[in-house]
Amino acid sequence: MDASKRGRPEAKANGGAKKFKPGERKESEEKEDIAPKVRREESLPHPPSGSLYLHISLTLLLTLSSIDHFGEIFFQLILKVSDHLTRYERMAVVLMGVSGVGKSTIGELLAKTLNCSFIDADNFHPQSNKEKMKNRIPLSDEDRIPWLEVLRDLLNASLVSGKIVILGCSALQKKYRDILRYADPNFKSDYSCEKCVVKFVLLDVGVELLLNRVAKRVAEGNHFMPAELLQSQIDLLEVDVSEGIHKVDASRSPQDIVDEIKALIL
Ligand SMILES: Nc1ncnc2c1ncn2[C@@H]1O[C@H](COP(=O)(O)OP(=O)(O)O)[C@@H](O)[C@H]1O
Ligand SMILES: O=C(O)[C@H](O)[C@@H](O)[C@H](O)[C@H](O)COP(=O)(O)O
Repeated sequence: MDASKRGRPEAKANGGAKKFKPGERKESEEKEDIAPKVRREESLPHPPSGSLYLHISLTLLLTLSSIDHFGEIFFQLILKVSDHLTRYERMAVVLMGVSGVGKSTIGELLAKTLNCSFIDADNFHPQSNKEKMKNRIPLSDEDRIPWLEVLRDLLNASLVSGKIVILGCSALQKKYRDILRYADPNFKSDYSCEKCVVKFVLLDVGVELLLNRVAKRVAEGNHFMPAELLQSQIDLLEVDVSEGIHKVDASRSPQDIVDEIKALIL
């Protein structure tokens, strides 16, 4: 399929969608240039692939099968370890939410913890998008879709090479997240992929704290996003309860947040 078309959202009614405002609990729960930069942490190797573990397991089984039922017990143990380790493979974790929730802060820390790449979606906005935001004009679908398609292709490249990757991206609406979901080679429009490897974690912070964080960041000259645009993002944030998105209280310390995300996704 034409890569530029793949993952374009259909115009869909968002039936059943539930809106979460920042701080609300779930019931059940500048760079001036356009050139994209992907920060990589490649100092440590990734865990070996599942097939290698399977191979080791089978070899051990053959070796130990001659020693009564000890071999069978040991084989089960190896399978459990293999299952745990292979869950680190081929996964894209999208840290989502409105401006200031901590996508960059938490994304960098999480990626460091997992020895994987972190992609900050902000670095992939074309200059025209940044100018709009600087001028207090919210982005439109036409502004966001090509940006999301670039991010989808980056995630896809990581996934097909068997890597884990973290993306910090607002992904405020289901139609935007659906574009990113197509990074998963197994994702189908009817959501039938059995083991979807693009996972979303919604970082949640109350409005007052958010405003403080964003205003401080702008005052320090560290970001193009003005606090005045925050409300437009809060209004747009929509999470369908059926999407199975993890929601995390991101008003805590970065380490606590990272620990919770690790426990949720690994
Ligand atoms: N858990 C946290 N505790 C304290 N300050 C935080 C936390 N997360 C982010 N911040 C601060 O809030 C501001 C916005 O964080 P950032 O990671 O840039 O958010 P986002 O990428 O979602 O816009 C930054 O100044 C950052 O240092
Ligand atoms: O979809 C959008 O309207 C933008 O991508 C927006 O969501 C993003 O928030 C800005 O780029 C600010 O960046 P931070 O979210 O990192 O503050």
